[in-house]
Amino acid sequence: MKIQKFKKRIGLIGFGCVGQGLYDVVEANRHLGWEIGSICVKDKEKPRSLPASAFTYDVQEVLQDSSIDIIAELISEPKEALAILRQALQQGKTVVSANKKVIAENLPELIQLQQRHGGVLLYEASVCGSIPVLRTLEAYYGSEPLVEVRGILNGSSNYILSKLHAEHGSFQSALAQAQELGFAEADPSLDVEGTDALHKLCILAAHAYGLLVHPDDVLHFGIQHITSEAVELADALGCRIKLVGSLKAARDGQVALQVLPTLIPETDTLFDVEAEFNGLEIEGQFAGKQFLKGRGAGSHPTGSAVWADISAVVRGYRYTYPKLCTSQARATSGDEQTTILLQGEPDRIAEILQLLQPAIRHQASDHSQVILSLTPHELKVHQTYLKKQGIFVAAIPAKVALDIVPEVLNSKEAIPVGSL
Ligand SMILES: NC(=O)C1=CN([C@@H]2O[C@H](COP(=O)(O)OP(=O)(O)OC[C@H]3O[C@@H](n4cnc5c(N)ncnc54)[C@H](OP(=O)(O)O)[C@@H]3O)[C@@H](O)[C@H]2O)C=CC1
Ligand SMILES: N[C@@H](CC=O)C(=O)O
Repeated sequence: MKIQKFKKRIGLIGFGCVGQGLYDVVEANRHLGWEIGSICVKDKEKPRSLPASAFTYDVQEVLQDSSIDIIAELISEPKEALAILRQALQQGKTVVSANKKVIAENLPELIQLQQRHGGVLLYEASVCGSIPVLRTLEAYYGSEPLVEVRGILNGSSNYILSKLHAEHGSFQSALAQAQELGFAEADPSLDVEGTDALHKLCILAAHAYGLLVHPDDVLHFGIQHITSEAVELADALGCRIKLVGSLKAARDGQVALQVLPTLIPETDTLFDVEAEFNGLEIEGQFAGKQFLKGRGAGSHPTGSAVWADISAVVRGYRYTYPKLCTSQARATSGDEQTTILLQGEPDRIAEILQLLQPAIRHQASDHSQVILSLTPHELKVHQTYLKKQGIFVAAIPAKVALDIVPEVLNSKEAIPVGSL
């Protein structure tokens, strides 16, 4: 077969962790014909790994340069990122992006702009870093109904949780390390409050189920209020706490979505997904379960995913959103009774129990932890209040033997309040 030679130019907007990662990958593959045409950044004073002449500070110099074939939008500021994507797509250009917040919050508009003006937007790097999940869902599962898609979608929070379980150190120092290593968002509250995982879940929902859902409408809790007692309880149960995002087919074409810290037992495939790695289990109605695992954050792994999009789009690849065209999926929080751990200041817990009036399974003697039964819908109704009160919320899956829970809590002088 004859090797096709071409020369193509990338306009790079953003030269931070991911932008530098993409630059390195492109440089390592120069023989394939790609080059970085221009690079736009914001801060004129920042020390750079390239000479000052390589940079522009005016985004229009990239957006309006007709010699640029593909724009890579890799900036940290959502408002500016959305303006870049809008302008590029309105001009019918080809853009790749890693910006999950912007994509999750604006997907219907971004799809419409592609349809109207003929441009293309790919964003594999926005979900699970280096794991090729969106193309897998589109190309392999485009016509198969999915039972469930669940996984660890945020590298920083997984890094922090891994550290807390392994070293029992401080939350803040684990977060500082995740920031140092380039895993965390410019605003790390997106990582620890579960919002980044939520954005990725909403993008997955479009590709896995044909469901367009706004992140504001989805149940989600993060790990910002985790305590050493919660980590110890999970350890005692032979579990690790993981931040799990899940999409599950429910009745009448509904899809249940949630992001919740969850006690994961050793038998679960997610148990061994550690540090900045992400893991995703996809269960097809006919294919059964598949498991994908890889680096979910970091400069080169994410740069490599952006590079994969660039290489694909030049060969004519674009998302076809097969399930958006064929499904009428609707979002729900879910109404299955779920065992939930709540942990926080005893006074706050007492107030919450009065408000929720749940069926309580067990309560620790110091009243700081309680295990109860709630539906995800009930949790969603009270999520703003629970977060405000500084409560750590975690799901305890049915798989975790419920008879172990009282044993462990009893060894801490728990009061079994009632049983269901
Ligand atoms: N870090 C990771 O592992 C991953 C990140 N992502 C996503 O990739 C994107 C980039 O993240 P990351 O590289 O970590 O972020 P960084 O904070 O490391 O870098 C952001 C870059 O954007 C530039 N920038 C910000 N605002 C503007 C603007 N208005 N005009 C031009 N340039 C601007 C910054 O310029 P300057 O250098 O002058 O400050 C910087 O170069 C984000 O959307 C993030 O969510 C996705 C997957 C993984
Ligand atoms: N901050 C994100 C980066 C990748 O998406 C994460 O930690 O997963």
